[in-house]
Formats: sequence, structure tokens, C-alpha cells
Amino acid sequence: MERNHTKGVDVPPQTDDPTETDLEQVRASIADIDRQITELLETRTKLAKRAGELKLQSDDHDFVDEAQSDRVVERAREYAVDRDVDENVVSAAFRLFVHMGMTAEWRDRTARETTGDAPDRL
Ligand SMILES: C=C(O[C@@H]1C=C(C(=O)O)C=C[C@H]1O)C(=O)O
Repeated sequence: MERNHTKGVDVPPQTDDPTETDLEQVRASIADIDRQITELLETRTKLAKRAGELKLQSDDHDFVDEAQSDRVVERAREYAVDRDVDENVVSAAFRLFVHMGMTAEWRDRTARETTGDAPDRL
């Protein structure tokens, strides 16, 4: 399979007449990308929890930072503008990712307040 050096992933060769095998190959590549995205989201979630912990230590007790949330979404939109992907879809997805980060921070904090346990570290 051809290596796409720009994105660091295997991209199956394009064909005008895809056979079932080609389709399975393409779907396997999509599945691999989906797994990688999920793993990155796991790492992102751990970092959001860590950010929540650091904000608490610095006496910023609000786990929601609207200005930072907006910066993250706008930054993602700019990444998308430079790539062959729909910037509106990317920014909508990042709104969800930021929401996931805030929810993780909130859950982590609530769990700590309830049990007194230290949160998971990255
Ligand atoms: C992670 C943070 O906390 C929240 C989650 C964010 C995110 O997941 O990117 C961004 C801003 C905050 O609402 C942060 O303040 O950096």
C-alpha cells in the first residue's frame, strides 16, 4: 500500500473500478484511522483533566473557560482551512471535543470531592 508521507498513514491506491477487495482495504484503513482518532481523544481527555487540576491549584476554580474553548475551536478551523477537509465540520467536531474535555474535568473534580482520591495522571 502506498505511504502518504504528509499524513503518516497508509492510503490505499485510488481506482476507478473498486473491487470488493479494494473496498475492504479502504474500510480497513478507515477503521485504523478511527482507532487512532479514538486513542488521541483519550490522550486529549487526560490532558483536559490535568488542565482542570492545574486550574484548581492556581485558584481558577472554573473548569469552563469559554475564551479558551473558542480559541481551540477557531484554531481547529484554521488547521482545516489548510487541509482538504470541511472547516465547518471540523469546528463542529472540536466543539464536541472541547465539551468532552470540560465534562472530563468536571467528572474528575466531582469524583475527587466525593472520594478524596487523586485523579488519574497522564
Ligand atoms: C482544557 C481546558 O479546560 C476546558 C476544556 C478545553 C478543551 O478541552 O480544549 C478548553 C477550555 C476549557 O473550557 C483548558 O482550560 O485548557
